[in-house]
Amino acid sequence: MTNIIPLSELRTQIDAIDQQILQLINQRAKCALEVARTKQAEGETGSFYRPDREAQVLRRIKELNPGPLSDDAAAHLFREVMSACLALEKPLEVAYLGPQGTFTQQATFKHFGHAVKDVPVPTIHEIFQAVETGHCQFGVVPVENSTEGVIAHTLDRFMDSPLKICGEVEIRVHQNLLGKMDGLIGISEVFSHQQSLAQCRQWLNTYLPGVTVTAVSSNAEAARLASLDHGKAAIAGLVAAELYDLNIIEKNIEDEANNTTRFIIIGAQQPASTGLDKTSILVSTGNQSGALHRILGPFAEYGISMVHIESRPSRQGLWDYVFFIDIEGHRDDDAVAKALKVLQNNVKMLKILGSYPKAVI
Ligand SMILES: O=C(O)C(=O)C[C@]1(C(=O)O)C=C[C@@H](O)C=C1
Repeated sequence: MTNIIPLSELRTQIDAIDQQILQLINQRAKCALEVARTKQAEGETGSFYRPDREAQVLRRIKELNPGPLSDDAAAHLFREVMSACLALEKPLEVAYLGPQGTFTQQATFKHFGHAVKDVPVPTIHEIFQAVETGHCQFGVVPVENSTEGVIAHTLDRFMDSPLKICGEVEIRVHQNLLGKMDGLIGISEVFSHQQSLAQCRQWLNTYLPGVTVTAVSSNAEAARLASLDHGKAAIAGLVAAELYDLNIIEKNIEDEANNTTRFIIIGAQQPASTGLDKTSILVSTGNQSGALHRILGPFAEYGISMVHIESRPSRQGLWDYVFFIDIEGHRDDDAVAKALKVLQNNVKMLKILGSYPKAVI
């Protein structure tokens, strides 16, 4: 039989290790404070947040991780350590699509860690505004969902905003039916954000046929409304259930098993190249033939992978479209810089929305 170590002995070991970890984390925090002093001495006045450096730190942790902790678990721990260190340097205010309990709040914490000051804002337009006016340094907005496609509001807002994309984060979205009731019987109305309703369309048709479905401004708002009326339910995340003290009537009711939403971080900053980046651009060709060929040609020529392309009406003329494109690489990388230069000459308008590190966690 293997030697079983007494619980008390193991706990003594854990206490000693915790003490060492605590000392090391504080040593790291002191270092971060020195970083802040250096940044100040160098005349840095804006945000001390460095998305490129954070991505490098987290990637390195994943590479170094000897286990048995998973690479993701290790990265999440360091995500929080860095978040606390940055809060010591200079607290960060981040606007997100509120109220509390939305998936955008979850995305904010996943990307920035929990030491950030999260500021709930009611609409995507106002998130852009909060960052444009300097009320918050960064904003988090949804940009596309694997089931429902792009969030048009977000893309359209980039047409006239000076803000840049400085990061991305993905959330695996589970939808749940929440309410004060105990089961499906007697539900008279279901509230949710229109995106979430669309993600659960088949489930609603199958299990709640004929029940009134009402779109509201956010899932958290839906949960709040459901908490006021025992006959009404909400579709939202589990955080909202906890926040509004609702029963979980049915879990994971999304129609697609891999329902994922991608969020982007908007701000004035332009992260440096990390070697694993994406660049988002906005292109207008005017209403000309061969437009798509003129756009895609330079990327093919320089061997650059296109990750996503989306067209939207330009709002400047009938059948005039703009293209939102995500490519692999950073605008300062040689091949990307050359391709963008050629593209610039091929099109009516090219706006680089940002180069940023690919999501690490
Ligand atoms: O390296 C920096 O510039 C730091 O401010 C330190 C640090 C860290 O804790 O590692 C903290 C915040 C930044 O966003 C990036 C990294």
